[in-house]
Amino acid sequence: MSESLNIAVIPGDGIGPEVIAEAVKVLKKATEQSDAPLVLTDYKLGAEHWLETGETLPEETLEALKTHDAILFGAVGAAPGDTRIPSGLIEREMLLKLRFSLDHFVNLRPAKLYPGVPSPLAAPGDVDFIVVREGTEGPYVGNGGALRVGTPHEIATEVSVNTAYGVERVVRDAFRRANERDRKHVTLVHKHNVLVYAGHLWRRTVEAVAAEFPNVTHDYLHVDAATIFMTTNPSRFDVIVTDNLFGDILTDQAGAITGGIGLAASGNINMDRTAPSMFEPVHGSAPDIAGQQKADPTAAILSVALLLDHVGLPKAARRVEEAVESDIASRDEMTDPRTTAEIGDAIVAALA
Ligand SMILES: NC(=O)C1=CN([C@@H]2O[C@H](COP(=O)(O)OP(=O)(O)OC[C@H]3O[C@@H](n4cnc5c(N)ncnc54)[C@H](O)[C@@H]3O)[C@@H](O)[C@H]2O)C=CC1
Ligand SMILES: CC(C)CC(=O)C(=O)O
Ligand SMILES: [Mg+2]
Repeated sequence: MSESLNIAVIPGDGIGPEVIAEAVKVLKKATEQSDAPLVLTDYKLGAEHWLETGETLPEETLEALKTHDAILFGAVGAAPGDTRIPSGLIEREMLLKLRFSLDHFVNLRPAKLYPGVPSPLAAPGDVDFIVVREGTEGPYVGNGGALRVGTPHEIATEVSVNTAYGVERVVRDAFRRANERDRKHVTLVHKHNVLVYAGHLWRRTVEAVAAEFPNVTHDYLHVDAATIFMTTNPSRFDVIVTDNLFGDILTDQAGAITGGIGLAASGNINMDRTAPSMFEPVHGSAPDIAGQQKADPTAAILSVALLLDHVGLPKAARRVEEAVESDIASRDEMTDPRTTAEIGDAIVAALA
């Protein structure tokens, strides 16, 4: 870490700026006592920025982002029906470009049922697992195309790319994390009964890496079955490792069973530290509630805890997590009646 803690802040679109305002309050409070002064730099990116400027992620912005210790990100993207913005443009040319360029190969998404959180599960049990989602490959790389567009004979492809290098490094990360946890168990989630080329690569890689970790057990689930167990018996999971697409979908489900997407945090991590990692809530820009102070900022605030851990401030990270935990325990309604800012202020107060 440099002498100061230099954090880039990308609030983005929709509820992004609302939840990031609260996350920033918490970040400031949590680092108040730190030796390294906090320096925040705002970057305007996203769908609204594209409408204003025609820019997605200019090279100079990308280069500037690389100079920071970490990035705090809100969410980007327009409402699905917004015809002013080509669908996928911002997600691919801005968000995924950032994750790929900064080599965020570990997309870490913890799922924890905090005490007091109402859950749709029949028997909630001890839900505390992490999803290690591959972040730079899979079907999200833009390897596809379309022929005879708009005709009855249109053919569209979106080819998933899985490299031995990419799969191995994320699988090894999952085993390392499992090795540090109590239950020491990795579940590979894929669909190797159908997606045989990619699936077999993932399976062989897990077997090979598992041999290096004799204390870690592992099993396998097809992704469709994994969604059942995530609902009926999530306590069976400790560390899930999976590809970019399956991980995206499963972590929305993981959010839903642990109190809602408004609580689900994530880190896009460059484990080699060759570029800054980026921390963001799992959710998107939620156009349906944007601008109404209805969004729960907790996911963004828990993402701050992940950021603090990453930049070498684990004590500050634990304090943020504890403040969130105590705030959550005090909630007695399924839908929190407080505004976004009121929740942020309460968590800052709990930190103090
Ligand atoms: N990392 C990112 O920037 C992501 C961006 N997106 C983009 O966001 C836009 C909306 O996508 P959706 O599929 O609707 O997913 P979404 O996650 O934005 O919203 C899904 C549902 O969850 C609710 N929700 C989300 N965050 C919440 C919060 N903090 N508190 C309370 N409720 C919350 C929303 O109101 C909505 O009903 C799209 O443009 C999409 O591409 C989607 C996912 C991730
Ligand atoms: C919008 C996608 C690129 C990202 C997403 O849904 C996610 O990372 O959860
Ligand atoms: Mg998603």
